[in-house]
Amino acid sequence: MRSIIKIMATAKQLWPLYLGIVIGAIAIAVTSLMTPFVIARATDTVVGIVEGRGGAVSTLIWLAVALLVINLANSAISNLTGFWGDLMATRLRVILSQRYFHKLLRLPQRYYDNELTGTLISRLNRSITSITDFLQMFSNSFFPMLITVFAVLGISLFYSPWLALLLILIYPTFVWLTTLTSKRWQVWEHQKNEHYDIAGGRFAEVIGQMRVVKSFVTERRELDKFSGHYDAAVGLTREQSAFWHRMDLARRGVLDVVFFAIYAIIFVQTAQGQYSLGVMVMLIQLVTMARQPVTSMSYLVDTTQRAIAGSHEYFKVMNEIDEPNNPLEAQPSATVEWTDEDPVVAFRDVNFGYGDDDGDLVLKDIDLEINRGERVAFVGESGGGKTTLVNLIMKLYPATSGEIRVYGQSVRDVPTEELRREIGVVFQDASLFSGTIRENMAYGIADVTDEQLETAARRANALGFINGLKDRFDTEIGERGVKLSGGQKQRLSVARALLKDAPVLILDEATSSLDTKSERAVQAGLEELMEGRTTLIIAHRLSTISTVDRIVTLREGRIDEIGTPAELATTGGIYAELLALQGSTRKADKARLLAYDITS
Ligand SMILES: Nc1ncnc2c1ncn2[C@@H]1O[C@H](COP(=O)(O)OP(=O)(O)OP(=O)(O)O)[C@@H](O)[C@H]1O
Repeated sequence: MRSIIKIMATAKQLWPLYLGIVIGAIAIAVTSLMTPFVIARATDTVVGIVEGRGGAVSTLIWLAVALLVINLANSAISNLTGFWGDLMATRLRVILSQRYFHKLLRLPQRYYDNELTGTLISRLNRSITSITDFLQMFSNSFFPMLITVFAVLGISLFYSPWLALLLILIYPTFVWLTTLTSKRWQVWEHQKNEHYDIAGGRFAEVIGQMRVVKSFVTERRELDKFSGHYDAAVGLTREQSAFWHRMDLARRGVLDVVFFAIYAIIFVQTAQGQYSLGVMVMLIQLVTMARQPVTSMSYLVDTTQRAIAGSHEYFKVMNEIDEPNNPLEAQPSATVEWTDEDPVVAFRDVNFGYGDDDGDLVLKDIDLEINRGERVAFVGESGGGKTTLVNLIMKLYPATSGEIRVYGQSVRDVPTEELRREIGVVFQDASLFSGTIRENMAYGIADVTDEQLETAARRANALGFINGLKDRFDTEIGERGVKLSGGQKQRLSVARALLKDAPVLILDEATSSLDTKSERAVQAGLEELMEGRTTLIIAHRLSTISTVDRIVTLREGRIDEIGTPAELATTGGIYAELLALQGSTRKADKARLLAYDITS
């Protein structure tokens, strides 16, 4: 419950709505409670007239008018409160979703290594829906319920202490029984949510990689797996719901017995002349009103438990530790004085592992300096740590030990935003977003002119194909750029890096997918991009490696050799081996090249 209060407190700008809803709910309860009194008066008046004991028909008309006014007021307030409730729920959803997204954007890369996109989305939806549902239900039902219960208790105490005693006993007993049931119910709910999360995670992955699914013809298998989780959830619901309803039947049975006693008391005491017929009608109406909160208790407890679980899930994400000085948190004043000194990038005794165990180090004792304007290629077996090495420069992960410096500044101390502004990246898979070519090229850059766009596109060798498109720079490229060819996507991503114009460039070469012509077109763009920049290349082509200033070879996470292509061609190391394998048609040689992710 504390977590729900915490959520309300974090959205305290909504207090006028909270207050309005509570006042509205009270007014609804009061107007509802007035009806039985008016009906009691009307009943007694009717009985008086029928039995010839006096009373005027005009009084009855006025009482009917009073009922009309009360009902109209009740309807008006209900609708107004309902409107406020909708507004509150929507605004709360917006606030919570924005905070969730804000939080996700601040989390370190490591967090995403362990989570599926679809799971994150499904959790967000579930937790926020359960919280807003609860608050809406709570504000609309809880206060009227509380007022009704107290009013009914007070009135029945006035007329009959036995009646009041029975009613007083019912409420705590019912809440206690419902809470007991709810504990077991929660365990099932948790298991169901796990199935939904796994299914949701897979769903998003499958939709995102539909081409793979189609090419491997795994539609049936994916559907079966997905359905399996939902079937499991149905199985769990069967147990959960059967248990809940069995218990509810028992609870209501007890309730029916108690209400049998209450009605019997009212009937007998009226027959004994303790109340007038009007009072009897009023008591029956009030008792019926008192019964309703008890029966809706199941729903109340159920919604509350869901909201508690949802708010725990929400806070679990919100309490994750942020990436150190993430751009969304960094203070704008923290600007860095970049020096002109060499080396531009330096690794000093760097060790790194993705896990907590020292035995799982991916990079070991890395000592390396890269100077201004240098082109350095990283070569090593697939999984040898090349990508990891550049990830550390971008501070996507912190080094386990040792130090990485960029322009003489330790990346640990430099604000992440400042650091990442200095580094341009061209990813192996182009990594575009849905939207237009213009939006993709100008991603992360404010105020790009058409001229700048054209220049970047021309230099990246992309202007030709862009001009051939009907809407040119305003062409929609589809999710992750599916409407473009591999080479076109690569050239766009080169153009994007050109516009970013960062002095340090990380280039993860696209491995295959491109035919010779496209590859040449992309290569020409890359040459333009590398001009005058310090470039670190995760190399996948011998032709690229042979033209760099220095090659760094990695073997089992350690630097094996560093030297110019000419030097390393004769040392008998990895590069020399690759050169020897070049052009060979032997199966074993081809496999060896493949192990290095190298194409000639
Ligand atoms: N996010 C991660 N979490 C845990 N382990 C990882 C993660 N990313 C990579 N690894 C592991 O770290 C090792 C190095 O991976 P890395 O991606 O750096 O290799 P690479 O040399 O770039 O390989 P490739 O040329 O195939 O892309 C691999 O054994 C890999 O399994």
